[in-house]
Amino acid sequence: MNAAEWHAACDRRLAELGVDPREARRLADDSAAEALASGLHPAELFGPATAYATSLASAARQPLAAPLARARGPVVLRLAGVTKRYRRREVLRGVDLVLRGGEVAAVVGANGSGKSTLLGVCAGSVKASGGTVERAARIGYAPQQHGVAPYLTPDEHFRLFGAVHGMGARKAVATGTRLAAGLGWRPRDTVAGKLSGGTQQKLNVVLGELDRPDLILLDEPYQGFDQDSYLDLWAQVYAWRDAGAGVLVVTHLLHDLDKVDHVLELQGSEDR
Ligand SMILES: Nc1ncnc2c1ncn2[C@@H]1O[C@H](COP(=O)(O)OP(=O)(O)OP(=O)(O)O)[C@@H](O)[C@H]1O
Repeated sequence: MNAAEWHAACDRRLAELGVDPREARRLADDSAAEALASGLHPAELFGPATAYATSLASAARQPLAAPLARARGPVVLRLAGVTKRYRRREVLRGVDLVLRGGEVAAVVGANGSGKSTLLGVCAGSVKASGGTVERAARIGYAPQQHGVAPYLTPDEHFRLFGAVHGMGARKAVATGTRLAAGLGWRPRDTVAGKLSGGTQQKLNVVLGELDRPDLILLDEPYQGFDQDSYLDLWAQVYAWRDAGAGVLVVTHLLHDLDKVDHVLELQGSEDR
């Protein structure tokens, strides 16, 4: 399939999925411009045309209503009786969760209740004191802090994180740029330390999703986001979910909770 045929297949699929023709035109034009700018064949950049059109359509719909009945995939995260102690201080006690591909779970709790600790345990960067953690092999993690290197530009981040996943430099930059566009951000040649807090957080999220993970862990991903960026992020979360990933997201925003499949509320030892 040459590039023109790929774009035609993408257009056909967007029309089949009932995307508004003007919105479909805009999405198709954006995709064509990105592919041209990257110098890559669109299939190399975006994957199969029909799958890409399906994820575009899903993001375009921005389904902020309660989740509909959907097919669930295999378990991507299983926590059983997870505990965490820092010295004698118990932060997590007996946390259980089963998250499947195609599901979104929210982690909520007061400041200090252990949300970031739990995400670290899920990601494998924090060792649990007890219980078991099973996770998918391909995970993406956007931590609350230290997710980006202040002296590197966004493209340097994409190349570095891409290399970790065995991705070539050009593909990593093109993929990072495309994912950033989904969050309404066009990366420029500025070191991360000079970006606004919200834009640094977008970089953090993009790095977490660079390698199409099966499990995506987001620790308060929209600190500093404006309203549009917030909606873009939820559209992305739904697109990952619809593509079969499981998403675990820490949030303080109660109105997020009607959009998810599971809510895990942590009590924190200060409250007990
Ligand atoms: N490395 C560490 N060593 C000792 N105590 C720690 C460590 N990391 C976190 N803690 C403590 O564990 C508790 C839970 O911290 P954590 O950051 O997981 O909470 P949180 O729910 O994410 O908080 P917030 O809502 O403020 O982000 C806090 O009391 C914190 O001080």
